[in-house]
Amino acid sequence: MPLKMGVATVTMNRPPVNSLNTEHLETLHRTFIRLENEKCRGMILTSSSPTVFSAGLDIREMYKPELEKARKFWRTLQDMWLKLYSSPYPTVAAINGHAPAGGCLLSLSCEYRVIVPKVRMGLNETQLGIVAPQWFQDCMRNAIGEREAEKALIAGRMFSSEEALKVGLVDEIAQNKEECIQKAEAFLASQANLPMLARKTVKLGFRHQTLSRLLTGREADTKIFIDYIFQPKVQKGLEMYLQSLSKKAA
Ligand SMILES: CC/C=C\CC/C=C/CC(=O)SCCNC(=O)CCNC(=O)[C@H](O)C(C)(C)COP(=O)(O)OP(=O)(O)OC[C@H]1O[C@@H](n2cnc3c(N)ncnc32)[C@H](O)[C@@H]1OP(=O)(O)O
Repeated sequence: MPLKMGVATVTMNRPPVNSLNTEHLETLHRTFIRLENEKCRGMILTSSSPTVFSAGLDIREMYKPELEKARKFWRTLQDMWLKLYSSPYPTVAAINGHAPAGGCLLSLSCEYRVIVPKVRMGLNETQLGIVAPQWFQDCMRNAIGEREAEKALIAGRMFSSEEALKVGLVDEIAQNKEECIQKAEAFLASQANLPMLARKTVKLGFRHQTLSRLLTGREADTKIFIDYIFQPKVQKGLEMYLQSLSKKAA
């Protein structure tokens, strides 16, 4: 995590696809706490993979899990998201590869999104037979508005880079990762002279309702997750999905 002029680039590096398991989520959470403590002036979130930003939640954490491990996994996800979504410093996602589901959530939690061409992003949970939690849905709604979010979430739609730009899911398209980072830096530079306290207060004002909804309902949200994934038909669906992913690799 190099800090250049107070700006940090956080590069996710969990091969092959930056899927989010408990350990990776803890690392991200600790990183966001550290950036806040160090009075970071801005953060770019990106990935070391040439093709994937993040494949979202690690499905193996949800497939035949132990109850306590599944609870811990979900609480860690909540902790990480609460820190990122409420960060006092400006945040940009440099989406240099595919960003399904939890990968899309990470980018939606930043303030500004730049994407490379020919990748896909979206909250595709419905297609997997799972449900994007309310706070995932809120993030999508906050980015693209009620109507488009409802359509996208019901269908579990994955957007191409061009479609994402058209609907407002991302702010810019860059030709490659290098340009993606340049555009992310340009956004952060455009924020640098704004008074930090005023900027942060307005940001949190806009995000307050979405944050409160989870903060006041964390236990209920965890219960919904646990009750849902422990259903035999959901487990069967996850098993089939995992098989289809590894068949593809074979
Ligand atoms: C009520 C609430 C209840 C539940 C809420 C739960 C919320 C969940 C949100 C989520 O984030 S669910 C995760 C959704 N993610 C996906 O659907 C993405 C699946 N992956 C892909 O589409 C592709 O892997 C990719 C486009 C990201 C990359 O494609 P490619 O570069 O061709 O890689 P491979 O598909 O060959 O995958 C390589 C390797 O990685 C494994 N893998 C991929 N994604 C995941 C994942 N999300 N979790 C765990 N493992 C994953 C894949 O199986 C391959 O493994 P091998 O061992 O076969 O090499």
